[in-house]
Amino acid sequence: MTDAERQKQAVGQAAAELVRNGMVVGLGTGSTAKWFVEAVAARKLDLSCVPTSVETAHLATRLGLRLIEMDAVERIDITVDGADEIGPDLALIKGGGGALLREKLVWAVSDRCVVIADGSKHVARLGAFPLPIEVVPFGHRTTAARIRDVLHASGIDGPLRLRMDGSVPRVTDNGNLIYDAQCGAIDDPGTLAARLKATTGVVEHGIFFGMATEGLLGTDGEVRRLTRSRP
Ligand SMILES: O=C(CO)[C@H](O)[C@H](O)COP(=O)(O)O
Repeated sequence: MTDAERQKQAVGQAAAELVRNGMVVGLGTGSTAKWFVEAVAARKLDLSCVPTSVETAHLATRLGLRLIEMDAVERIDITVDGADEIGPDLALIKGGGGALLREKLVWAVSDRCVVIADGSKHVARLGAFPLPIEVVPFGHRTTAARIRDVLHASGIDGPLRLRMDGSVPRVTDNGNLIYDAQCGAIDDPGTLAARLKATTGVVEHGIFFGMATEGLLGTDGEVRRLTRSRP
């Protein structure tokens, strides 16, 4: 196992210890969240779980976790999920795995949102990882043109690429498409998030700003707890 994988395992297991019997739990998506799902299933607690993707739903079902519909709950006690970048004040880029929309819907109703990651994901400034933006398929090229304008207005000139699966566009669990924006550096994630959200045709973007309540970061030999300085 690589060092990074060991760190993912450690943070997944540490996060599983935060879960209590009877809780409603949001299950994240990706290779780090997978460690959490496995560790929480191994605890054999009585839980109701809301998965953030079809992939995670399959994994959780295979491991014997009880799934419930998102609309069957008003609040989720705790959600644990990975990230592609963790910046200052727990601002995140998510969606590398394409599950950003369901992830954000689940995070939005969670009392506790715990982001887990190996140490390589911790950055001084967001933006090296391409920012995923989910758009409706109808007229997506015209939406992409509006996204480019928004990025330019934020001083970002990097390429914007339609995510592909080989020769065809990648379709999300929600039937949408994803554009990845090479931002380089995102100086003001809150403003960019608001501008993207207001763009016609954009369903959601991968900036998770002010959403994570805490983080668990893998380092060599220990799990470091990250907190937010602003509420
Ligand atoms: O946001 C995500 C999926 O949409 C993932 O949490 C993110 O891509 C991190 O994945 P991994 O743990 O495999 O590095």
